[in-house]
Amino acid sequence: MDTKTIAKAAAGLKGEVQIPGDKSISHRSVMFSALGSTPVHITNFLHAQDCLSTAACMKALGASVEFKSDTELVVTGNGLRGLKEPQTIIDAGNSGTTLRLMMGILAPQPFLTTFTGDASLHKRPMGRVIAPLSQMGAKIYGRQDNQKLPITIVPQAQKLKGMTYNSPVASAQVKSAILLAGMYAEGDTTVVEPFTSRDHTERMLEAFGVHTEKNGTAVTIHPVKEFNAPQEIEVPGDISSAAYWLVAGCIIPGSDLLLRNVGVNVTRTGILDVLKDMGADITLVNERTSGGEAAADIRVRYSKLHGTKFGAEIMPRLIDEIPIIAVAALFAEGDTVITGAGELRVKETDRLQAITDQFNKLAPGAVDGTEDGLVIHGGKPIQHAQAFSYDDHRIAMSLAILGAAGDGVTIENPECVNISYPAFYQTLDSLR
Ligand SMILES: O=C(O)C1=C[C@@H](OP(=O)(O)O)[C@@H](O)[C@H](O)C1
Ligand SMILES: C=C(OP(=O)(O)O)C(=O)O
Repeated sequence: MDTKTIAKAAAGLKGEVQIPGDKSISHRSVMFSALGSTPVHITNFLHAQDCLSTAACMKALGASVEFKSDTELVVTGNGLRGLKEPQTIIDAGNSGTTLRLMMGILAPQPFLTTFTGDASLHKRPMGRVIAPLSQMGAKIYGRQDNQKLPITIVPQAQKLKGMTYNSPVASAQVKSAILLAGMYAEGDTTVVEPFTSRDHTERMLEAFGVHTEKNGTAVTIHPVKEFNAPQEIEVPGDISSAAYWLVAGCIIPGSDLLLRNVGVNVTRTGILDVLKDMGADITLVNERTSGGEAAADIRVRYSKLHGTKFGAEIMPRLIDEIPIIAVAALFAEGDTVITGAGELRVKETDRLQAITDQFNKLAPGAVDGTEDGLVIHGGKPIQHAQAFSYDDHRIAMSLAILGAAGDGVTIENPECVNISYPAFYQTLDSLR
């Protein structure tokens, strides 16, 4: 088995980190540009496996995707109705975002598409997108009673019909899939969520001349005739990647980090609210907007944290950050109680189970798993241990920071960081 050992960062982490491009925005930049008819120059694109899966899918559907460097590319589509039937099965790899958003784009198309993905994606629930798209008139078939990969989308005789959908989950992937299908439907399409999820789709659609209307947690889209692609899209840095340094900076004594170019869209900044609530020394500087998205540099310094409590309402604003917030909680004084996090059970792996089983190897008795969350007892002794990533990038990176802050860690299957942050381990080394 492949392993990687991370040593304790005894002297703290110091320096600057250029945060890599946002994964959610990188996916959307390529998908939407492929539906335009003029070239779009995309910069600070996240060159990581998930976003490369999206680029390969759009290429297979007839768009021109030309990389100028790892993080810079030009995408040219053939218009909103110009996608072509792919010659073979499309592979979404490990990426739920790729698969779910693509289903929304492809459900209305007059050709057949079949999707596959890796072992993890085969286990994830796709009925949450297939069911509403089917209600609109799409013909989508999948394994296990239309729930799982492989999935085939068959052309339907009639146009999709717009609808109002009350989503049982706050999920940007579900919301986006329905809104994207809604562009091609007859009549308006509205998605109502229990809590507002990330709004990158709505913001980027605006840059393509497509207006959506927001009313509380409801978003409405009207049928769209054409896409007016912008010439440039600059992707801000990913707060979900910055999260590892935010927490490392807070919990490793002597740390002082400046995180450059972090996307701070309010639908994503739940981690800043939670860490500040725990007593973190975090300051935003150089606040600006870039391509319709808020961005800033963030300074973080070592601080004494205390436990906190949060639940369902804030969950969509920090959903991918729970594993690293759990690491922060291990170093805080007192208990941290997390509820309303059941969605973590259907990510790349069951992240609640992964956190409970693996973190307890380094901090025995510190984590109690509950059905929809975690209770973390801060301040327990931390020891060196070998722990498993479950091939989940966010678990591997969280273990690495836990080891750097504690007494080192040996990570089994460490390479999965390539899904969202290929330079993660090098960056960690450079800050010692
Ligand atoms: O829309 C997106 O880009 C994403 C939405 C979230 O998933 P859900 O929509 O399933 O909550 C998040 O976990 C994922 O990493 C990216
Ligand atoms: C859940 C994630 O991504 P996706 O759903 O796109 O696989 C993630 O990056 O943590």
